[in-house]
Amino acid sequence: MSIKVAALTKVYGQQIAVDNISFEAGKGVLGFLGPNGAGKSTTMKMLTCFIPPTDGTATVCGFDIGTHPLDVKRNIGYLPESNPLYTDMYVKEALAFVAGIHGLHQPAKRIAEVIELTGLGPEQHKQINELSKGYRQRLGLAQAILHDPQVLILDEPTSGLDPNQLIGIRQLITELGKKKTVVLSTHIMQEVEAVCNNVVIINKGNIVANDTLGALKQQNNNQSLEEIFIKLTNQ
Ligand SMILES: Nc1ncnc2c1ncn2[C@@H]1O[C@H](COP(=O)(O)OP(=O)(O)OP(=O)(O)O)[C@@H](O)[C@H]1O
Repeated sequence: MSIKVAALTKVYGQQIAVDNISFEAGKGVLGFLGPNGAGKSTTMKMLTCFIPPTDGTATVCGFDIGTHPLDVKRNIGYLPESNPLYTDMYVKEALAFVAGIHGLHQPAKRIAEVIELTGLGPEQHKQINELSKGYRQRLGLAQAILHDPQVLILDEPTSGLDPNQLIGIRQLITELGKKKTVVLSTHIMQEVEAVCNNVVIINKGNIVANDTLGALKQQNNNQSLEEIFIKLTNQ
């Protein structure tokens, strides 16, 4: 398993954002679901070493987030919810900058590959502030996969995209999941049904479901994922 989470906890002041959660993820796309404020982004920030846990631990590709953060970051690609980009940069310039951070040996070749993979071709000569939201998301994804990490953490990568853009990004995530471990946070249940093999549902910092999509439906009288989500997050 590329990701092993063990009793991970995050407390902000009085707020228990993530409460002693454990789960594992291997190759494929894991849907990481939960209502607003459930603790999804907080978990993702701990897994990517952006914030330290209050308690518990996790390993990514065998590296502990507490003791080996650089190794964790080398093996992880992260698209944060807000997708922060340097909007004054041009697309290729931003990718070259990230390639430099990772010390890639043949950056131009890899940048061209990633532009092709993410469908950024038609927009590759633009400045980031000229890009539509969908293409900004594509650039965020391109930056996340540039160093070819084994694990991808994608926090709501398709929020605000039009249906055409949605299909393109979902196809890309499905493709990535064939070779990599992808943790995908989304509020779109249709998307989970389209791309995820496994599902973890978190509610108020606690895991309330952790199974394959098929098994989860079977245990719930073949209800839709939306119905299951509503049931499990309102008890
Ligand atoms: N920096 C912070 N300081 C204090 N509380 C925080 C901080 N970040 C998050 N929280 C709280 O932790 C809880 C979990 O937040 P988190 O952002 O992880 O939820 P989420 O599941 O990603 O929600 P959403 O679907 O709305 O993005 C919330 O109650 C939130 O208010």
